[in-house]
Amino acid sequence: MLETATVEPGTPAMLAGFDHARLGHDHHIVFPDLTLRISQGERIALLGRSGVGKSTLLDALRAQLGDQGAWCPQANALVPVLSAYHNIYMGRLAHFSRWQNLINLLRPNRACWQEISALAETLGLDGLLRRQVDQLSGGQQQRVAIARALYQKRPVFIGDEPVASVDPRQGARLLELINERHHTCVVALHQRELALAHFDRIIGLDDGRIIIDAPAHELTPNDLDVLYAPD
Ligand SMILES: Nc1ncnc2c1ncn2[C@@H]1O[C@H](COP(=O)(O)OP(=O)(O)OP(=O)(O)O)[C@@H](O)[C@H]1O
Repeated sequence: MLETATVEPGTPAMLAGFDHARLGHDHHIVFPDLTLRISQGERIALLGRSGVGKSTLLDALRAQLGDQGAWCPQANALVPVLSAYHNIYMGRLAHFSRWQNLINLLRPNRACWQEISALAETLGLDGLLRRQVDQLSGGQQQRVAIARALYQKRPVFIGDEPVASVDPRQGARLLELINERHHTCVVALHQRELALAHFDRIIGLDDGRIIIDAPAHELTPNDLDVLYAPD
């Protein structure tokens, strides 16, 4: 359900939103009454305990955004028996013909290889493109998943814990890279310091509700403790 509020002149265009929406899975309602508006140019970090509904909300956003959204799922969504190159290439499968995709599977297209090599280099994956993904470390697999989303070249980056398996310094570098290439991002994270440092707006979820929705510069890590308090 999309909110149809009047947009004030000078207000960034709304990209996606929910107006008293019910979100969940089959018989399991995760958000019984969710109202949220996301505008162009926002960089949003979604925080909250495991199982609180971050992926559920990202899925609903993806459905609204369609081919505007570059999707970076958790690293285990890669195809393990294919090479890093082919997993990244899959980000743009729909852009090429079936015939081109088939040929590329056997013999990588030179232009695609060059573009993906350059992208892989910025992500510290040089030399690993031919390696099967299940022979990469967890952090390397995560960078392949990010590369695949960046290769989609879509306006909005939607990431489900894209830096969960890397150290904080590398996480910061990867988030910078994502921000450089995407004006608008919505990313689920567990690292609150990274959220405060790299995003403009923090949305904190708990118990089927948004309990924090504030500019990052107004919050401290302690303000986010409430999201992780034991039951
Ligand atoms: N396919 C599904 N069918 C039914 N319930 C589901 C399904 N996927 C998730 N859930 C439930 O919905 C709730 C929210 O799950 P979700 O995956 O959105 O949480 P999350 O915050 O992304 O968790 P995590 O940080 O562990 O990835 C959980 O209670 C989960 O068990």
